Amino acid sequence: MQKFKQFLYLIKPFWFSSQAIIAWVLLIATLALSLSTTWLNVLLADWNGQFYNALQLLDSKTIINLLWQFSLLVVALILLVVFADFLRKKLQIKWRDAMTQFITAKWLAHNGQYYHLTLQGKMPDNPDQRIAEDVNLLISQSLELLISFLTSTLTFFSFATILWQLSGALQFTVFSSDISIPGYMFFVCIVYVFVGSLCTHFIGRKLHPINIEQQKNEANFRSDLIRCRDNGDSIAGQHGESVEQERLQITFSAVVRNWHRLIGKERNLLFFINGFSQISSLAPIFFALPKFISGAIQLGGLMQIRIAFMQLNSALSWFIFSYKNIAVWQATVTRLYHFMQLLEEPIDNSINPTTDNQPTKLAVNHLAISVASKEQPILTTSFTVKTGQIVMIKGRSGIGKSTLLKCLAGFWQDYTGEIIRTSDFIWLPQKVWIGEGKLADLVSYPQPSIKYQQDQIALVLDQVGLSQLKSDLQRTADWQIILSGGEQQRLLFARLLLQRPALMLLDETTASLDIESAKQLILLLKTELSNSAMVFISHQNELQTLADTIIDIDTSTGNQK
Ligand SMILES: Nc1ncnc2c1ncn2[C@@H]1O[C@H](COP(=O)(O)OP(=O)(O)OP(=O)(O)O)[C@@H](O)[C@H]1O
Repeated sequence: MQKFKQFLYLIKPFWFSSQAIIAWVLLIATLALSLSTTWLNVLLADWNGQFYNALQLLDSKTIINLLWQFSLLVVALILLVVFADFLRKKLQIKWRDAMTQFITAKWLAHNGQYYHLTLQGKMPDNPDQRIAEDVNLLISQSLELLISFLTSTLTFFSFATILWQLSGALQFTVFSSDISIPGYMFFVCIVYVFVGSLCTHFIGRKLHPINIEQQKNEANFRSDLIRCRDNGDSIAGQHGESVEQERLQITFSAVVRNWHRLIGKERNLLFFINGFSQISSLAPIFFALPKFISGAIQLGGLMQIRIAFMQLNSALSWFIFSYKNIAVWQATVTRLYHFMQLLEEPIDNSINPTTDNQPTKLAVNHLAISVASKEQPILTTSFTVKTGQIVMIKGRSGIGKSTLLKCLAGFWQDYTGEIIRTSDFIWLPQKVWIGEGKLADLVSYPQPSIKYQQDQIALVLDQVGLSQLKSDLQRTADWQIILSGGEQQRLLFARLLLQRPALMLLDETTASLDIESAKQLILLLKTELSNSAMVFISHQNELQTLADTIIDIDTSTGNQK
């Protein structure tokens, strides 16, 4: 029941939205076509009865008539099956498209929830897998299970009546009293399947947790491969291939270990399921044989009973044959539900916004920042940054400069004191990432380049010393690899000139540049963005002359000029 609640929570945003009208139509059409096959199966069962009876009587005219009927029934059945499958797949991609968009939007929401969760160590493993694979799996399994469940239910009601009527009453005597069980084959079938379901559950009950583990291990392996691909330069440069191979082997051995557990359980289940389905094809003949031998039913009747029993058996065995799929479905619902819950958790952002156009862009009062690994706060400080001002933060490596900037950007929650900050700010972290795509779009990121005049983009490239790239603006390439470290940092400065944020928080954004270029770029921002303010971290002492305030974290004192 809890799984259904979680499932409803996941599917509600799509199925109860206005864009779901076509999906509802597709769902109803798919169900109608799938359920119609049950009706054709009823006709086929009746056809079987007539055919075998005609065969027993050697009635050639009826046999030829029935063969014509058979061709029509088969053509209709093929059409229904093919179109039901086609419409189901159309629905599948429509639903997946909407759900993927919904989850991606939640994951990459503007409040930076994904990064908050990462920093707090709460981000669940492999969000990429949850979005790419789990969504697909959830949708395909849900449709598969829904359609097979409804078809089975309809088959049950259709063939239960037929089997009841065909099998007649079973009469026997116990302690000299006559007992008659009407529709006894129906009850035989129910007991038969009930015992089968109990055995299936007993054999396969461990599959659910093992499936969850398998999905997690596969995703871990894939993300380790991606990490290797993305950091190829560092690995090759330091000859770390064998370490990485070993790491990959360790991750993959978890996949293999769990796979062995999975196939062991699946083998046991398959033994039972296969045995059960083989026996099921003969069981009805065995149970109905006494009636046939006594002459109460003809060969056609026996065949009809066999078909009705098998259809009823397959309808009632839905649980047995869907057991593995249900286990995968449950694992997927659990993974996606917990992912979505985390994405919807409220963010505790205690930074107070300044009102628009105030001269103070940032005020930090009695700030004390802590990290989990250290008992005492790693730094304490107070300072103010007004329009046009530049604050430089310096201090020895590992003292907490980057954490301070992360805190000012609103992503580090473990602090006391007060931060008042404009909401119009850009934080450039220490690790440079310029993105992927057309160069013009990388300069204007996160806005599309068409939002700006081409001249504007060319001008900022000139200003930051990247004039040689102007002819490449429309070129898509792996710019993160092509551009040098310094060129990438120049590109970040070009972005700031286009974006014109009220406050810039820059973490070693000039570290790859020579001192003269670094000075020029900081001065460029100061003159071009005179209505903005800047806080920058640097180990380059020569930049001190450009700052209005220097915060030396070693002593935690602001050195206002
Ligand atoms: N997510 C985290 N969990 C635990 N400790 C952290 C975390 N982030 C940073 N720290 C610790 O906080 C301290 C300050 O780190 P930070 O990156 O702010 O230093 P820094 O002054 O910017 O260093 P550098 O000049 O080398 O870039 C370090 O000891 C670091 O290990």
